[in-house]
Amino acid sequence: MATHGADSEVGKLQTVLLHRPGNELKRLTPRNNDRLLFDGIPWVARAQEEHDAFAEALRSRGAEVLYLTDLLTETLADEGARHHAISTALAGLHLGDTLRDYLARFLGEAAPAELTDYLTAGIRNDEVRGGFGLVTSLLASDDFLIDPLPNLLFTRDSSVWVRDRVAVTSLTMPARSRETQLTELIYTEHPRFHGTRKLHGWHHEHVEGGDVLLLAPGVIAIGVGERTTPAGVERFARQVFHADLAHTVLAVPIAQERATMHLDTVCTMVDVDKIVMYPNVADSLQAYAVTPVHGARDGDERALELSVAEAEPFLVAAAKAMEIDTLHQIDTGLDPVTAEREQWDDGNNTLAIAPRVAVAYERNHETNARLEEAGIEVVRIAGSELGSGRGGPRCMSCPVTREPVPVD
Ligand SMILES: NC(=[NH2+])NCCC[C@H](N)C(=O)O
Repeated sequence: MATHGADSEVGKLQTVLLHRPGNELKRLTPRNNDRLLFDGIPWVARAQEEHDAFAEALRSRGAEVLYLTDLLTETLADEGARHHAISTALAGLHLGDTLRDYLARFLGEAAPAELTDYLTAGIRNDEVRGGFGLVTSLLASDDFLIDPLPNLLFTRDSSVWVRDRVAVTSLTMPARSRETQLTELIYTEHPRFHGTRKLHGWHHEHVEGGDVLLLAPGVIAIGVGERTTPAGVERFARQVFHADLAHTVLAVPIAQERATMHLDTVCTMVDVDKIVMYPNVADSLQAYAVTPVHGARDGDERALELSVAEAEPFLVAAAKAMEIDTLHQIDTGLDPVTAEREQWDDGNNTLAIAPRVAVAYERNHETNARLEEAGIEVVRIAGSELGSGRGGPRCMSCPVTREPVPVD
């Protein structure tokens, strides 16, 4: 078994999981894009070009790029995994038994790559031919029998590695909940991940990967807002303490709105002690430090007692937990309107590929210029089409393996 894992946001990126946008994006229409969490209708071929350039930028810096659909297709070569994937995809109560049985037979005959396409791009009612009963007759022709997953692009959210374990997350928005059926299947069944121990899972309280920031080995910040719930953080904290993966979890309340749906939309680490942060929230961001009362415990995880400190300014609480003098905020110094525009376009959503080297969307001129002034090398990528799903380089990547950060 290859060894995987990451214990920081900035260690040199060795292996990363991406999803190249595919047919699922072709399902977006002006009528369903809001529900499917896109702010526009992307030009798919251009989005693919932009994504290929992103992947190439990572490869050219030495990272191995894994594609989610390749892993899924390889996983689906196994009969048991296929069966599991099909039955979970068809568990929705909207189908009824007749249609469910028909779809199970239909999908059961598909080759692995085709099945991957059905599971990610979905199936629309008018694609089922031949009058399969009452449900298909009564549903609208453009109703989805299996929903497409356009947000698979944001691999950050559907799984998170914490040290040598992988957390399968629990996504809040109905449009995304099936994504974790696929990540769970891959991490459970794909030979590459054989034996990997898992955390959390889609049946648990909501936690999304975009909210989880590995500030330093042993210190995890978790945003609580539109996506991750207070109960989600509590569950996650207990698990990481119980497994001895962290000593402090910082629960960080963020505004419950689309512009700040995840903690990584307002701040990301760009060095072991530097964070780029949306200036309009920098002064108000708070954190509750959560620690285990008796250290990691054997026995029942639910019995692990948590201590919750009073809220403190985020940067103060983070520096304390990280045992450093200061967590430096890169002050983008932007006027509030420019800051708001660049935040919306994921200016703060950078992906560090090594200490002081970060991938960022080229469109956020001002934020990128400030990063460079602060000594950060900015690897610029185009994102005019990719950005319509409201996610930047960090959202579009799930680091599977990072080198440990150098200790000085
Ligand atoms: N880690 C992130 N910030 N991910 C962005 C996800 C965007 C996606 N359209 C959603 O609404 O869920």
